[in-house]
This record gives sequence, C-alpha cells and structure tokens, in this order.
Amino acid sequence: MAVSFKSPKTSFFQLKKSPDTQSFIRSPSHRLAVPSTRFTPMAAVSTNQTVGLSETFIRLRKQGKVAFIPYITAGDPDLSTTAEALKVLDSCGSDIIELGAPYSDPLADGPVIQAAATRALARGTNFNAIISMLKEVVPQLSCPLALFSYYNPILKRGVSKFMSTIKDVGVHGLVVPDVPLEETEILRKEAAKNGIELVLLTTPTTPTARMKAIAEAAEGFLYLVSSIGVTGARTSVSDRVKTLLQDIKQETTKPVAVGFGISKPEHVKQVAGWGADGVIVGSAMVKVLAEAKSPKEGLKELERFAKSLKAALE
Ligand SMILES: O=P(O)(O)OC[C@@H](O)[C@@H](O)c1c[nH]c2ccccc12
Repeated sequence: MAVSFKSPKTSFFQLKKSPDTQSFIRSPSHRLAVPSTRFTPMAAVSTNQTVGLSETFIRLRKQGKVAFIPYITAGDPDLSTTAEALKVLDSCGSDIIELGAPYSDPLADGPVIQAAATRALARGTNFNAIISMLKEVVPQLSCPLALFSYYNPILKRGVSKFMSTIKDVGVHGLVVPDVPLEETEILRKEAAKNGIELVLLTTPTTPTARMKAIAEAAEGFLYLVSSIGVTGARTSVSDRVKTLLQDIKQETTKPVAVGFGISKPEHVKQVAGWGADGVIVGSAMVKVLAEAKSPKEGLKELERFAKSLKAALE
C-alpha cells in the first residue's frame, strides 16, 4: 500500500505561531485564564489500585529514581498486540506508559509514529475499540497509563464525555500536544472532575514566563520536548536539555519528563544524569514492534529493549 508521509523535515515546532506546543492551533481568546494547579489524588477515582502520575513521581523521588516512560501507538500492529505490549512494558518496570491514540493528521509526529498511526487506522482501530481493550487490560497493570491524543478526536466526542470514558477504564493521565495553554481550561476542568492528570508540554523555544505558566498548570508532570521538530529517534540528545532542565527546575518543583529523540540506553542515562525526573521513549519503541517479523517476535523484542532502557536507569 502506498502511504504518503509528511516530510520528516516538517517541523511541528517550526509551523506553530507561538513558541510552544500549547499555542499551536488558534490565537488565544482568553489569555489570562490560567486556573491554579489542582492535584486530584488518583487512587480515589481510579478503577484499579494503581496510583496516578504525580504520586508515582513522589514515590520515585523518595527512592532517588527516574521514571521510565515508554510510548506505543494503540492498534499497531493490532489491538490485541497492544494489550500484550502494555502488559510486557508494565512487567519490565515501566513507571508510566503513554499510549497513543492513532490519528489521521498527527502533525507533531515523525515518520515512525505517523506510519504506526496509519497502519492502526487502516486496521480499523478507533476510540471505542481502544476503550474496550483498556477496560480489560488496565486492571492488570501495576503502573499508571497516560493516554495521548490529538485534540480533534477529543472535541469530536465532547470533552466531558471523553474524560469520563477514559476515567471509567482507569486511565490516569492525558497528553494533548496541540492545545494552546490558554485553551486548556475546559480540558483541565473536565480532567480534574474525573481525576485525570493533564500533562502539558514545553519546548526549547518556550519563553521562561510562558514555561512557568505551563508548569503551574501542568498536572502529573511537565513534558519537556527535547528539541524542535517532530517525534523520532535522533543520534544524540541535544545538551541544551541540560540547561533547559536547570532553568525549568528554578521555576517549578513539579516533575519534569523529557521526550523526543530518546532511543538508546545511553540517551536515557544522559538525560537522567542531567536531572530529569522521567524519560520518555516513543518512536524507538514503536519501531521495534513495527519491524518485527511477527507480533510475537515484536513483543519479545519490545521486552528486551524496554529492559535495556530500564536497566540504564537503575
Ligand atoms: O518518538 P520520540 O521521539 O521518542 O518522542 C516521544 C513520543 O513518541 C511521545 O511522547 C509522543 C508521540 N507523539 C507525540 C506528539 C507530540 C508530543 C509527544 C509525542
């Protein structure tokens, strides 16, 4: 099947109007509406016994550990493999798992995750099917799950309905890359109602004052995008991340997890050494599943890879 991808050079963060992911879509209509941070204890509302994202970071901080956060795309190669992959990642010591809902226009994603989303959608993966799968699997996981979704599918469903649906299956957190900070108000309100922690993103080009506002509003953790561009493995992690982490840490005590381009145990170790509270690995994980000869092989490779990354944080 011929699938046309956006050029890998297309930069999500160069396309945007303002210098952070939260300011991508439209110009803000209510600039000053940044409600104070709210932390809802997740255990109280979750359908399983697992604690939420912020509590996970509290536990890890006490242990002097850095969170390992793998990302995979739901439905690639199929949803039953995703279900198995979630269990494998959990048993390999993932501290949080980020599960991406496939979307037809994943503008912040590079070729690997775009291709995964295309395959997942071609197989008929949709929100309801993901929810049914999660209903079964989440109770079997010991780590919390953060769902990743672009904003459009959330809006289409209705923010309130979306949040209550994901809450009901035990999802703990939500990452939405394409909503400007000023427009997260409704998302945060509904997330808080349902005990979902809304993770917000900051990038290397986000001005300090704005980064501070994003950090204040972020729940669970603050997602530091390591470099400008789209998701995808890179040969090295920019050492700019070290300074960015220092700057962010001056403004917030919230946990900061770094993602984008992290694909090797060496990267994971390096970013942890720079003071990150968590390390997110996406495209490299997705690639392991995508390149395997069979789903079964893919799961075995995924286990091997996840263990090697986790070991780099021990
Ligand atoms: O794929 P990478 O480069 O390892 O980056 C993490 C990432 O996959 C995950 O967090 C993610 C997937 N799609 C995104 C879009 C925007 C921000 C973050 C993401």
